[in-house]
Amino acid sequence: MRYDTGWAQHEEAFLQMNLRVMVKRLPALLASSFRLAWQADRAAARIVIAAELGRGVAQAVNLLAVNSVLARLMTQGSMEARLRGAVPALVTVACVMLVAALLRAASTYATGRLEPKVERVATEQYLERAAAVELAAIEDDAFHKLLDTAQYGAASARRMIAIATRVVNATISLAAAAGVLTVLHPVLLPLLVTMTLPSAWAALTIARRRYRSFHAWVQHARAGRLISSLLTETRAAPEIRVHGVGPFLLRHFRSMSESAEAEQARLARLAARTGLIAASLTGLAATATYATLGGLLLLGAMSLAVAGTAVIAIRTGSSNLNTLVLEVNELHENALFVGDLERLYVKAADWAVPSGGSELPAEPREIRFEKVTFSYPGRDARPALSEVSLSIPTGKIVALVGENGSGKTTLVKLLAGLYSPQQGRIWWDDVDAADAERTRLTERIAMVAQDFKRWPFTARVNIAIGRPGAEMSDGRLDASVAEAGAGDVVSGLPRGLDTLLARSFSGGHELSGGQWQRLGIARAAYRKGRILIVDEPTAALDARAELEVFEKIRALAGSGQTVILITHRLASVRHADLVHVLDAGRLVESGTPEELLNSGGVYAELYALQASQFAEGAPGRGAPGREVPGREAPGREAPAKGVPAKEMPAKGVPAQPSRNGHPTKGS
Ligand SMILES: Nc1ncnc2c1ncn2[C@@H]1O[C@H](COP(=O)(O)OP(=O)(O)OP(=O)(O)O)[C@@H](O)[C@H]1O
Repeated sequence: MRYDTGWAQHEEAFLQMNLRVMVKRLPALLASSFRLAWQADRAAARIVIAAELGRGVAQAVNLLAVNSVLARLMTQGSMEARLRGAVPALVTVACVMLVAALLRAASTYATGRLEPKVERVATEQYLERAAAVELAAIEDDAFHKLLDTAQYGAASARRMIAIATRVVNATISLAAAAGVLTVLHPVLLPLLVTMTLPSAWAALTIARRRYRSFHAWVQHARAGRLISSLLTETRAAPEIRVHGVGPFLLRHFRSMSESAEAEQARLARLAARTGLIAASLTGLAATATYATLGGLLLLGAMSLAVAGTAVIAIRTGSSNLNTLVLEVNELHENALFVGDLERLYVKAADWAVPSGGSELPAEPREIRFEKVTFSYPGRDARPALSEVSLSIPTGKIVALVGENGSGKTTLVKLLAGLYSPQQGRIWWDDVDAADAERTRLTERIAMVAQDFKRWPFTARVNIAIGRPGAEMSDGRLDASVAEAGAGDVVSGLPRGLDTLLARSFSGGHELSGGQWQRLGIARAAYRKGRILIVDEPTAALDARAELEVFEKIRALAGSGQTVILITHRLASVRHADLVHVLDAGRLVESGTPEELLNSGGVYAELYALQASQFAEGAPGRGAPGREVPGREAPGREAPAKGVPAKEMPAKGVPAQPSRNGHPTKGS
């Protein structure tokens, strides 16, 4: 299993970066942090910038004031006179320090205020984009990978704010120290740089080693986390206990952790060595610096006061330069992830569900597929639908039938606007669905998908989420529960509709598959789309519940709703007005159930197959395949236990498809 943190892409980008490139890219990175901060909270962004600029100026003034204090103290005269002379400069130092402390407090406050807002803004933008793209984008592996990596972008954007602040501060402080040093003596500036180079080298070396290791160990870390989550996951819990998988997983966890620890120890050893080398070099550079200062003093090229100020300036300057290198380094790391976020924005715009378009007819008479071909993305994918032409008359029950993988679900997803056909058209009367406004199209559709979402919310929300934009209405909720036959499910819940349906939360409750399915149908009923798509609505229902659900579905069609039904239970299909049979992505038969039964094609074959299963399984029946005397058709035999006779399909003599007591065509 791959773990896409995005490090795989970033590692090289980071490792190829040297100090010069980093410095060159710095203004762009600072600008991007500033843009985010500006978007999130302008006032706070202004405070941070003003405070950091002020702190830099304060540092320069402070150094000059210190220089003045030292100069006063080291002049000729009595100590009292010298001290008195130094008082104004000392007062300046104190005032500047006070101002700097206030500015620092202001910057800390504003940065703290900005950080969560920046993360929220970036996360919202990420989620908004992710929710607004086509389903095909979510299923596209490259886009999904970008979604995975970009999710780190928001946290990185947050971190970049504080880092950018420190970079700005260190740059200004460094400029102040460098300026003062240059004024004091031109030779001091190169000395400052020399003193800082070893630790800058060490910081970069250690960081690169860390990333190389991260890249090499990323799958390992992912697998370790996966194992620990498996041990606590609800769905794995029964098997862990019954099959005794716990110790096995724990053993793996330990051995994986131990090898990760060994890698950490290796990195720590190398970091210690690099740090020691850097410290030695810094020591040498410091010795050279102080020797130079001593030489300048001996030669009389520099006064003692200036040398004292120089020492202070070199110390603050080198600490600023060190901070700068480390922070710029970190800024770049985080910028890689923010870059992903920005790439996601661009890609998401390409994949966005289009807005605008023509109106669909208010009451279309039919939806027509005309030579529709659709393939899922992928190199070797054969078309899931090939040149399918069929009609879906509105206000009727239309069943889609076919073996697994024949394209039924794909067809309804195309109808619902989740995918667009690569060839052919889907007509709503004379309007091409491709030109229609998407939201107008989806507004008409209610869908109980095979894998409909079991939202970890209350039962009430699980139903009302069918129309999340509308005010929640109790009357509509009750009606939907009744329509779906979910009354018993709801009344069996400890807190009725207000029961939380998420076992892993306190007070949470879990439903059985069949109970969930009824809530799913209630959700679709709550939505009240003119076209109801039900994909295997009864897969998890018992025989009695199944009958009930089909009764409800028939009633919906009676009220003018179009019902598109996908089911493998052909006994239920006999109530449909029209059946389309798909095979390997092609439409092979269409007609009323009885026409199809009489035609002796794929439908009749599947039907007979199912009917014979009932007959074979029923007590007192003959062995499979054996003729039972007097049996005209399997479906006409006494039903298997729990299946009412009227629901048994009969080969050759189709049951009377009728809705609401009215015979339908073909009956
Ligand atoms: N999201 C997807 N990405 C790629 N291929 C898919 C996807 N969904 C379905 N397919 C492929 O498309 C073909 C048709 O699948 P579809 O789900 O439409 O069949 P179905 O008739 O609804 O099957 P079932 O009765 O098992 O639900 C299958 O070959 C399947 O592997």
